[in-house]
Amino acid sequence: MVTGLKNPPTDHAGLLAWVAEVAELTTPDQIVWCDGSDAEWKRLTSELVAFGTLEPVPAKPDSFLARTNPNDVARVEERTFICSTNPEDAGPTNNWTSPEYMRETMTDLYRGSMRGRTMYVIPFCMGSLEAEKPMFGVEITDSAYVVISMHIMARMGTHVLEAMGGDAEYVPALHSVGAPLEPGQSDVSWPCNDTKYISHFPETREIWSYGSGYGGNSLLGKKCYALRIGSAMGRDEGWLAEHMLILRLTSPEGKVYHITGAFPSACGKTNLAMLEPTIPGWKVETLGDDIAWLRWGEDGRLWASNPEYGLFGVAPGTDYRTNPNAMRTIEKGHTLFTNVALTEEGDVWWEGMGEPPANATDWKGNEWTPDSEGLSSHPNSRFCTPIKQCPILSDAYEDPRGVPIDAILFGGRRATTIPLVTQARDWTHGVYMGATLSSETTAAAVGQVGVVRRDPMAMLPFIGYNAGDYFDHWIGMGKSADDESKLPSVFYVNWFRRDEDGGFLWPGFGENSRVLKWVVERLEGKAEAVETPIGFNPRPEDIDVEGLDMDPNDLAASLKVDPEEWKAELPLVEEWFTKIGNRLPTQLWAELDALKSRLGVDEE
Ligand SMILES: Nc1nc2c(ncn2[C@@H]2O[C@H](COP(=O)(O)OP(=O)(O)OP(=O)(O)O)[C@@H](O)[C@H]2O)c(=O)[nH]1
Ligand SMILES: O=C([O-])CC(=O)C(=O)O
Ligand SMILES: [Mn+2]
Repeated sequence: MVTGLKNPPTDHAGLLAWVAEVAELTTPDQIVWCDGSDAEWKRLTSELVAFGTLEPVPAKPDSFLARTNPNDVARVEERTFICSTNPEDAGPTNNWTSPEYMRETMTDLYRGSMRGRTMYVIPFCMGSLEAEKPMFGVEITDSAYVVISMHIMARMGTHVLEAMGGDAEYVPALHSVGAPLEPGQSDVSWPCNDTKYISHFPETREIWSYGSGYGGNSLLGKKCYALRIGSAMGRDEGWLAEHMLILRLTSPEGKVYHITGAFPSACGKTNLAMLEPTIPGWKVETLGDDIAWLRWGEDGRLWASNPEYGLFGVAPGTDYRTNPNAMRTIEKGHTLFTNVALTEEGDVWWEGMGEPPANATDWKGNEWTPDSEGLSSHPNSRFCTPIKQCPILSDAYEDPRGVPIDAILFGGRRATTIPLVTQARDWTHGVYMGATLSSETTAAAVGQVGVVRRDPMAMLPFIGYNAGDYFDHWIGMGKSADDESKLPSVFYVNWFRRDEDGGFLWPGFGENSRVLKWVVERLEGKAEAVETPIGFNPRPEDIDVEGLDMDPNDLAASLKVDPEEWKAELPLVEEWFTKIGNRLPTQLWAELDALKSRLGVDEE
């Protein structure tokens, strides 16, 4: 028997049986039950430094840099599967295989896949341990990098295992980098496999991941549990698992609002969540930057909580001018950087962080100077840092109930068509906005960058079931509200509209507070808007631009509702709805028809 099976730190029979079963299949050298302690962090980071997987970042306390295999740098959507019994239940937006086929295929891959390695067992909890029903998970992994990342990203360790007791339900999440070692074989600094599978079994609430050590592919509490499995749980139990930031906004009069925002990967969630307002008297506090669970509160309102414990933020573009609070968060240390550059002074650097260093080591480990041809950092390079270090973290962060939501923002990265901000007419229209959300692809997933695709509710890669059913669940959430006036108001934003020269029309970042101001003043009935074919839109004079040095033509262009551009969008929406097929709620076709008639497009 491998060490670690004897005298385990739990008497949870189901968990013990699963751990034994996985050990027998994957044949690791030893099993380590992760306790989440500082000593464990020190031991594993030291081992990884000695081994060459991590390099210390001396300029920041207790911080490290990892360089991945250049073929393992982002989520692999093509290799992500939803394995429901009926393919219809995975729907047209997911890759599908039958659960039997996937279990057989992956069992073959897992056989002996941890040979020569340590198998870590990570008990974790997404969201508060004080929740009515704590959302437990256990990740088994053969990657120590995953263990230390989970130290940051989730509540994990002995206290979670104790809270699970002998019989708590949990989501089993199995991960192997797929790189077994033969006796005497030397290891590489970033083991992974060309064959990759990120598989989900929504019916049995299981996750099986193989071949990648990166981000959302391997930190299985995040996208796999909190979004894909979570969304299927939410459908069954009457809540929503969403790809959303959560922030608290306080007006100069001291009124408090909570806003969530769903923007696709690398489209500004972390930045908006940590925003430093440029307008006087307004204050933003952070609650979450990537994932929100939305549940009904006792008051009949929708409440949002952040199930994560850390931030896994896009590094490029982050600096003191764009996101000072992210910089202050990582300055405190205890941060893992992946695929960024290391300067001669022993600090991290990436594109967009002020002046480039004269000399650095790039993300591939090569010498780099500002004259070098390639980028110093991978476009999807990341910082992984404890959310508790965020200087503007809201004191409601630990509250298991979360916060009541006043407004939901949907947003994408669109060079044309989509105005800076639009308010939906009502909940169903808001669901239509979310369901037809579109965005240019980014480096957060493997594949071509800059291609416009539909990304409904910013959840295209994360809906764990049929997208038509998911839209229906959203509409149903509105119907189940005891009073429509208690529902959040929905807005559609676009920070990324461009002028003819390709420059952004809107300055973005801290200036987005001006848009948030209009949003809450709409809720208060104070701000003006005009009704347009696409919803309620501000005129230039409705946006507070005091102190903003901006060409009025650019402001007008960023807000413009151009009927011709919107008419060009209609066939794309029709194609999208047709792709979703017969499970698309009829209300959304009706919304499209209503939009057509408001645009003066004749029905044939
Ligand atoms: N022009 C412009 N760029 C922005 C704005 N907000 C964020 N960005 C840039 O967009 C990129 C992604 O921003 P993030 O805030 O990390 O995006 P995210 O949605 O949290 O991304 P994920 O972590 O992948 O889900 C970064 O390079 C930012 O600098 C904005 O308001 N305007
Ligand atoms: O999951 C990841 O690897 C990174 C992330 O937050 C996203 O892509 O939205
Ligand atoms: Mn983010």
